[in-house]
Amino acid sequence: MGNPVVVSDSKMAIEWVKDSKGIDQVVLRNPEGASAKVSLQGGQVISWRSARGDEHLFTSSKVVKAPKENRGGIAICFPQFSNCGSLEQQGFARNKLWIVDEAPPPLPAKSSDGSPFIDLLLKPSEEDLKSWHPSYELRLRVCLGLNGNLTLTSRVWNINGKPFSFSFAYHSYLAVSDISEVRIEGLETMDYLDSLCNKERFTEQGNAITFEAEFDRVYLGSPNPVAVIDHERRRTYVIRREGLSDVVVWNPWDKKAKAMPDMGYDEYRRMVCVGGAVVANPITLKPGQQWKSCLEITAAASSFCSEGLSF
Ligand SMILES: O=P(O)(O)OC[C@H]1O[C@@H](O)[C@H](O)[C@@H](O)[C@@H]1O
Repeated sequence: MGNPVVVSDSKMAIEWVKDSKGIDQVVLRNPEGASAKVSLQGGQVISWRSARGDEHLFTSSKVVKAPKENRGGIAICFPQFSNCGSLEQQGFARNKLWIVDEAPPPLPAKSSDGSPFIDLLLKPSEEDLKSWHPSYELRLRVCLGLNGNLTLTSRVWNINGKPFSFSFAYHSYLAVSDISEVRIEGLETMDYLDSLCNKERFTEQGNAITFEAEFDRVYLGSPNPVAVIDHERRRTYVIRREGLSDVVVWNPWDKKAKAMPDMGYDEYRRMVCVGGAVVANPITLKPGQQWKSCLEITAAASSFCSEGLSF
């Protein structure tokens, strides 16, 4: 790590550090002591800690070569989700070096309450323009709320190009005690596409989701907040979404995890990917148009069920 340059004022704390390859990372700290770390590599949130220092995001212990390095955090999947298209798996945004957005177009006042935040920007390189021609700008604001909540706001612009379509997903690796102890509420009765059955469409039956095998689904058009309840750790993550109609849920389970070069032994047990997405109905932007989405994750200290949530 390089010597951090600390930029702060009375309300905001932002610290710049470098990873082992010299890539910039920014650490956001709120006055309570919660923190979030964001890398310019992939625009990826790589850590989110409570004021007590509990890490909410899973990161694998196995390091592989760049650009992805460790599996985990919150990866931005754009302009493609998974293998649903001709581009590289999950799109190229997570493999690119983003830049700091010095002068982003303003966002509504919600994120101007003194909470620390960082604005990042991804624009097409010459290479991108050859393989995926639209002229786009993808902006990401990562904000650590005064209450410790993590909010990611993404905006995509079509800047003077032809119309283009894209999918989008936040691949959020939530840290859990043991996947077998986890249940997800808020997706009951929703339709989903099951990637383990050729993306066939099914309807979730009445119960909360639990895990006992590989799981790879996109829940469609869910209007609800989603709660990821970890009984053993007595923690509940509540995920709220705007502009993200779908919810991706993934755990590779043992066999697939063993085949992944960037997943340590049994580490699949300590993670579940749950994130807002737009997959079933990709977004189309005409020249000059903009799309915006927002994902907010709250980590509550005790386990509770859907009666405690305003669904
Ligand atoms: O290994 P990756 O590219 O990060 O993707 C992991 C998984 O992510 C899930 O969201 C996809 O539905 C899976 O198909 C994919 O295997």
